[in-house]
Amino acid sequence: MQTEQLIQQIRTKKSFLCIGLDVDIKKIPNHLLKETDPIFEFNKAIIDATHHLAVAYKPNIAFYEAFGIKGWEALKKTINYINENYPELFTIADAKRGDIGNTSTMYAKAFFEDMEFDSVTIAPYMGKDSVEPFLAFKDKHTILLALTSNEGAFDFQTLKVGEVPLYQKVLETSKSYKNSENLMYVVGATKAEYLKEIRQIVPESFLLVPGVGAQGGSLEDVCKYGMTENIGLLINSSRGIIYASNGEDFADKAKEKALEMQQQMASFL
Ligand SMILES: O=C(O)c1cc(=O)[nH]c(=O)n1[C@@H]1O[C@H](COP(=O)(O)O)[C@@H](O)[C@H]1O
Repeated sequence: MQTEQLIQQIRTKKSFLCIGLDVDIKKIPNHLLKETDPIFEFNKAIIDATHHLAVAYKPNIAFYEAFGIKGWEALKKTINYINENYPELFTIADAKRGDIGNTSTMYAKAFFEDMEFDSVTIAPYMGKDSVEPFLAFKDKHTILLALTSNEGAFDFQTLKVGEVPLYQKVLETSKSYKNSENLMYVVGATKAEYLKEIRQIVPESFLLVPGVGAQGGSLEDVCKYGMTENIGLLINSSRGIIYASNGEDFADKAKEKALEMQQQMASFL
């Protein structure tokens, strides 16, 4: 998907909500467990109930890998369901990959060609030749971890490398990568106070911002410091939406939570 299509969708829906499909079999409603593929049935119900309020969906691959072949099948069925029924939606494989060049090419093929995701999250630690194989795919997006939402972000990401913190070096250096126009960045909502500086380095890039809701980040602060003329934000919520209820009404309750967030977002547009 081209970035312009994502921006158009955001303007039409007045939403820049990304719903995280971090599906834990222990947390999904009991009545779904009798289905052949409970994870897929859960995702399908959530997507059908919320697709008009969100612009992106982000399955976190760990939650599918943990179930082996069954998990991968549920993931494949979920991405196919979105692509066939709601092709306007932007899809993110939250896989946090990155390796030597030929291995990264295989990861890119897995998520862009076989799974047909629009984007994938990538760790920048191994540098240029680990990231560029993902950037080589036309109309696909590579979402580089810049400043993450967790406490451990302070272990390395904020340490100074020369004059600047490492996360700023990641942002600056990645701009020189081949096909860098296909880059987006992860910045945790819990680090909203860093967004002013981040926007000085990447004024236009889209930022995937997880960490509102369960992790305590503020949607208002993220919008205040991170929004650009073309919005430039995808704000993710996973647990706060998909586990709003674990009863038969789970999809309706997820819709209510998504609507609350969409309405809040609309007030910033
Ligand atoms: O790359 C991510 O999506 C990510 C980066 C980050 O810095 N923090 C973070 O929480 N995430 C992911 O975003 C989701 C957050 O989930 P909730 O806290 O339940 O909304 C999880 O899938 C995390 O793996």
